[in-house]
Amino acid sequence: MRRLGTSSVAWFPWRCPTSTPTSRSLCPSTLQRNMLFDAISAYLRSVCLDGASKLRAQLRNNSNDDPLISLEENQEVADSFEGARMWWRLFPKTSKKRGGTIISFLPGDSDEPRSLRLVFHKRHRQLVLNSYLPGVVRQWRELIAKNRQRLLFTNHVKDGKSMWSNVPYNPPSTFDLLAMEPAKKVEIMDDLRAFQKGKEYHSKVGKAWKRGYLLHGPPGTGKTTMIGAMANFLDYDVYDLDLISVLNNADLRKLFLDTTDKSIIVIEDIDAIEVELTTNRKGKKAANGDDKHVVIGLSDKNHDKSKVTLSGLLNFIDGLWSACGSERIFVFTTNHVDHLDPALTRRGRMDMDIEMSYCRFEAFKMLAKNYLNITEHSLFSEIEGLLSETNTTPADVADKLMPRNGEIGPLLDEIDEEPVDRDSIMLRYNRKRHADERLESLVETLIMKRAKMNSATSPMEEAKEEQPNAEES
Ligand SMILES: Nc1ncnc2c1ncn2[C@@H]1O[C@H](COP(=O)(O)OP(=O)(O)OP(=O)(O)O)[C@@H](O)[C@H]1O
Repeated sequence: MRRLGTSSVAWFPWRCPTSTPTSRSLCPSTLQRNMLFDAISAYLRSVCLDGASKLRAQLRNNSNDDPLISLEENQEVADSFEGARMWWRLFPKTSKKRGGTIISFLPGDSDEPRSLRLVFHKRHRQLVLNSYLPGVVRQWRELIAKNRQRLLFTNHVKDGKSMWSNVPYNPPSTFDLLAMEPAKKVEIMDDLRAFQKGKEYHSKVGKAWKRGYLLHGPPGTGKTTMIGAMANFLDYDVYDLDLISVLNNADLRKLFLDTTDKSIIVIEDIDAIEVELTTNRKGKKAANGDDKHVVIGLSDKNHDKSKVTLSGLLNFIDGLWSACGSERIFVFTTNHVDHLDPALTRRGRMDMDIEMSYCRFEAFKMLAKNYLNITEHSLFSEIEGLLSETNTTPADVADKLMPRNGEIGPLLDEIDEEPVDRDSIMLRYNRKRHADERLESLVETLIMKRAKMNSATSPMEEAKEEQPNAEES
């Protein structure tokens, strides 16, 4: 990477004639985080170490021991670019309440955000604006691509404002490990691939570059696992949106604008929220006949003031504001697809409907390969029959295949096709014994499950039992 210039701390008594563009961490006119602030901060981080007299250090996350070094507030560093000299200074957050009228675009915001100020001779204005700053941004993008750490964001309310916080996100799930019908899996992967390469296509047809997936199926069929696999496949961040913590539609919009491109925005268990949406919507519709802009209260009793409307949610997905970002994927998950309002799931909002189903034989074979490292076994055909007769989730099957007593050793080591030495023979024996045990236990569970299903009284029979015999009475 080409470095833009050298740096040193410098306090210069003369400053005139100078130009002083300022970059704030928040952009009041757009409500969005000012990316230039982030870009410059990262750039200064890479050049300020040599010269600044005061630095700030913090740990990025638990898995990285290298502290993140940045410029301390009120510190200044000098930089040079193509013969021009310039000085950066980081100004702290300041209160606007020191006098005068406060006009803020951010509700409840009384502070001026942190800002970076650049000072340079005015003859360098074109050089700075046309070459230096674009170069800083370019370096920042390269740096991000190189050191990228995938993040999982979640929203919360702080000081009356909704915001995202994040943690590093390295989900263990991949499409290889996901147990589902192979053809369906390939279809989803192809769809994601096409979406990722679809920039030109979307602009050609005049469509926002986004895609909606509805994941539905019973608990334990892999909906959350699928989201992790998608994030790994695309290398996108994930925003896990908790609608209960969203204060109102404006808040929802602000949260949306704060998401970055190349991200997956997830709303889990949308049916739980949707029940409330639908109930309240119908209730009010009778009164005012307007079912699109009705304020609804979400179910959480602690958040009675939550006011997100169905139209707010729909706007979030495909309204005017949704076009403000690009390369975003929306994922809704539900255990009860039939409970959903058709407005939420109509074509264009949800582009792909993915049913995560009970574990059948194809999915089981993948689990057996992943958990037991086997591709065949004498019990496979019995298991195939039992899985087709019982509705067993992949989570339940996976649980049965998990090693008990921490016996993972035999599963991890590679074994030769034709074991020759004593160790590899023992390893093969242990692995076989472990697989036998786990599969026998699975068969036992499935047989019990089938027996339970067969012995369960059908509703018709139950009704008959409850009805007193007409002749007797
Ligand atoms: N299709 C699958 N492939 C591989 N593993 C699976 C699959 N489904 C479930 N599992 C296993 O079961 C665990 C629970 O699955 P997961 O949380 O993804 O299910 P879910 O459908 O999201 O459930 P819920 O509706 O309760 O949130 C996972 O950690 C994973 O180990």
